[in-house]
This record gives sequence, C-alpha cells and structure tokens, in this order.
Amino acid sequence: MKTPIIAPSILAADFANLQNAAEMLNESQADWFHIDVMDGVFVPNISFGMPVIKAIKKHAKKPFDVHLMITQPERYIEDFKNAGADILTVHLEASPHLHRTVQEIKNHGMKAGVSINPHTSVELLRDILPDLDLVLIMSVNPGFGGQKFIENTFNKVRTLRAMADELNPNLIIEIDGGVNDKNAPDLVNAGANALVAGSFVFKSNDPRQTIANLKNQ
Ligand SMILES: O=C(CO)[C@H](O)[C@H](O)COP(=O)(O)O
Ligand SMILES: [Fe+2]
Repeated sequence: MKTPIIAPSILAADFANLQNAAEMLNESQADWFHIDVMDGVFVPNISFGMPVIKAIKKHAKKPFDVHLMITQPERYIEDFKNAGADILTVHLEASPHLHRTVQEIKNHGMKAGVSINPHTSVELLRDILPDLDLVLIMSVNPGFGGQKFIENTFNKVRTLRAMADELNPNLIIEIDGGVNDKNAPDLVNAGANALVAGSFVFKSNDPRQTIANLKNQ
C-alpha cells in the first residue's frame, strides 16, 4: 500500500499549548500541519485567524496545509500567504469564481486546493480538476472536530481518483473528518493519498505514536 501524507489538525490540540503541539508535530512522522480556519458564517463555528497561524509558524518545521471554511476566501489570499500558508484550500461552495481564486492562490506561490462538502458531487470538480494541486473531500460536515466519518466518502474517493487518472494524475486527494486507524487503510486503497486527523491524534495517549501508526498502516 502507498504511504499517505499525514496532516494532523491542530483544531484538536490544546490551544493554550500550541507551541507544544508544534514541537510534537515537528518530531513526529507528520508531513503537514492541517490548519482549520472557520468564520462562523460558512460554518457554524469560529476557530482562529492569521495572528494564531503566524504564532504557530514560528515553531513549525513542516508545510502549512490551510483549510479555509470561510465565505469569499478570495478576499484573504495574500493575508494567508503572509501568515505562512503553503497549501491553501477553499470550498467550492464558498467561492463563486473558483477558477479565478485558484489562479490567484497559485500566483501567490502556494499550492491550490478545493474542498467539497459531503453533499457536493465530485462531478462538479471536473472542469477545474486540471488546475488543482489538491482536492479535500470532507468526510464530515465542516465546522467541528470529533464527528463521525460519513461512509459514502469511499465512493467519492473512488470516483474522483478515476477522474484524476484521466485529467490530473498527480492530484492529491485529501480526506478530512473522522479519520482513524480503521478507515485509513480503506481510504488509501480507494485512492486517497493525504489524511487529516484531529481528534484521533490529539486525544490519543501518545499522539506521536498514533501519527506513526496512521502513516505506516
Ligand atoms: O475541517 C475540519 C472540521 O471542519 C477538521 O479538519 C476535521 O474535523 C478534523 O477533525 P477530526 O479528525 O476530529 O474529525
Ligand atoms: Fe480541515
């Protein structure tokens, strides 16, 4: 089985000890830091913004995979670049001029990702797929950590990987929400090559070991 990229979500870390979380991730087999930004409008929760991302960046030695759950994310592309984003992912449902937004992200020197909610068909990505570095399939409804994985995600991953084989063979397919050691191997077999894990990592007794287990299933 191919080894997936592991992107632990700091949404599930202790916000009073983010330096500790960053140092743990630096020493672990994690590939990216997954950073969830929520605006209280696109999703019914508010997380944190640029000042917190900048503060974590000072202690981080790995790329920042920033997942924007905000309306009209095109307003803040430069700000997230300046805050430390390496990969910037916007929601298809939140950005009416997605093609322009994706080009703007790339023009700012970041990798461009598009995320889709559980109700959104992967077919809607067909025309933009050749322009993308990454698709983030939400396997829970966005807004909160610790939710139950939605099983239909497997079908979406298989369909998207078949589309990508034709249109964009290097596409990274990332899964976000309710990922654990039970569903991770099946997700990779279905065609996913990046896994976000928040609660499963940070609520475990040994987060570093949990990351290693996800990476080397
Ligand atoms: O984007 C997200 C929520 O909207 C988070 O990345 C996701 O929920 C990860 O948390 P968990 O692994 O606990 O489900
Ligand atoms: Fe996320």
